[in-house]
Amino acid sequence: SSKKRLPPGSMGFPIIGHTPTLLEAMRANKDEEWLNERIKKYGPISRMSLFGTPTIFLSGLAANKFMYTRDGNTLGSHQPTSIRRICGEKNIFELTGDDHKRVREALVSFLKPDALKQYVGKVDEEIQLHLNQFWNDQSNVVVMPLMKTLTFNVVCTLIFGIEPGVRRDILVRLFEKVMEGMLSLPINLPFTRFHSSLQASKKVKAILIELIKEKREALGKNSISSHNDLITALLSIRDGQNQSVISDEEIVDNAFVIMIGAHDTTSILLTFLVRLLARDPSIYTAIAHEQNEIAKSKKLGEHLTWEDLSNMKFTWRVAMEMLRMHPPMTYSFRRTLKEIEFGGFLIPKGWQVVWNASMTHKDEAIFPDPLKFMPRRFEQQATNNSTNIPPYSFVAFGAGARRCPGNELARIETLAMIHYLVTRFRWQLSCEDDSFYRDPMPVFNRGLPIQIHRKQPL
Ligand code: HEM
Repeated sequence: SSKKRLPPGSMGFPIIGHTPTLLEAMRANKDEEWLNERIKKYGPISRMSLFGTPTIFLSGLAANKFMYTRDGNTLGSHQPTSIRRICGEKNIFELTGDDHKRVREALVSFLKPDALKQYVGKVDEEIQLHLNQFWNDQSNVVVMPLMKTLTFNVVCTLIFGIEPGVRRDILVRLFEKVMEGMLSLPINLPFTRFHSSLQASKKVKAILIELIKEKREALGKNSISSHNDLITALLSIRDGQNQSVISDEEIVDNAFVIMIGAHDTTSILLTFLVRLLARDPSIYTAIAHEQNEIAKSKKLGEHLTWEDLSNMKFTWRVAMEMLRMHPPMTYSFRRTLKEIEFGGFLIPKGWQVVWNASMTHKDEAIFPDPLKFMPRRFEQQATNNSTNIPPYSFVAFGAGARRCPGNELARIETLAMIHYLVTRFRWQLSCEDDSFYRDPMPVFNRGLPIQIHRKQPL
């Protein structure tokens, strides 16, 4: 390895390295510019110091492909310490090798399209409850917090099997506390954000342990089905010797991490879509046309079905293009478990590797006129499942062995919510400031307030 070179770059100031400047750029929504400056100076592979760790930053299609196709023995998963401590050591983002495969297979058995088909009605019901409670009698709403409430409730129903009521209300409040310290300095002293987050996460986990006990008993008495929710599904998976495949600790940590991963991401996509439909009447009209045709084919009170969602092709193309322009998750972190080589440079063992995968979404060579919103880029993919987009370049859901297993659930929630919004309401932005920053996921500065108007029923 003495012949190989470290990538160019600098490690910045001791300990803090490049952390404050990158975080500041994110908060000003200028991190892509900051990274592009770096690429101009050092090329697509450079070294820096982030979150107190020596880091290699990679960029471009070749880097995406390289990172997403490495095996679990070369690259381990790696999250900032605060996230790892709050979510727990057994959450899927922390697992590698066979453990990762086993837990992922269990989650996918519940989240794959064939299994999710039967839950479209449940998601539909949750959306109708939400609209009755928060939208129907209002003339002004703030979109982002409402979308978070909706996606939280959907996940409560599907993942935890917790009906609306006191327990769900307690969980909402606890999760709000958990989120506050997710990306914080991991200093566990009273009055730190990290401390109160950690305390809240302990309370959530105690509720989950109680829930597992109740569900195990109910499964034993056959008073609940193994398909009731993700927890009952995981409890019911057995190996050849009739032993549980997933431990209780793994169920708790993964139910917890899915709750976080699932509700923040989809709520961001929905908020961007509401903003787009307020700004662009032609897209609103085209989506409303597609959704009205589906609404007309339904009987009064009939839920949407999997087939209805498959007919929402234009709406999904718009959502995909939105994910290209504003992916909720852009940064991925891994740690090298061995010394590796990429692009002629050495990446030492134990270093952090970070890449902003979605910078390829703005690469002109892959997506011509990248700053223009053009849903037809995804036309071919939506009609015959093939694509003219090169592999590893559209990575809103990641790629490879860690590709997002929740993408189908995100699709169901997004399409069903947009269906009910455009068939029932028109809306306009009620504040000039519709900007957002990254923390590291997009956060709308004013939460996106809108004025809404009820439409006449079809
Ligand atoms: C629009 C919505 C969503 C987006 C944009 C999104 C994005 C992503 C991305 C980019 C990754 C890969 C991260 C990496 O490689 O470092 C990922 C992983 C993951 N996502 Fe999602 N996600 C969404 C919704 C969901 C939902 C609804 C669920 C659960 C029901 C979910 C559960 C997960 C899990 C468990 C992983 C880890 C997979 C593994 O490590 O094997 N996500 N997601």
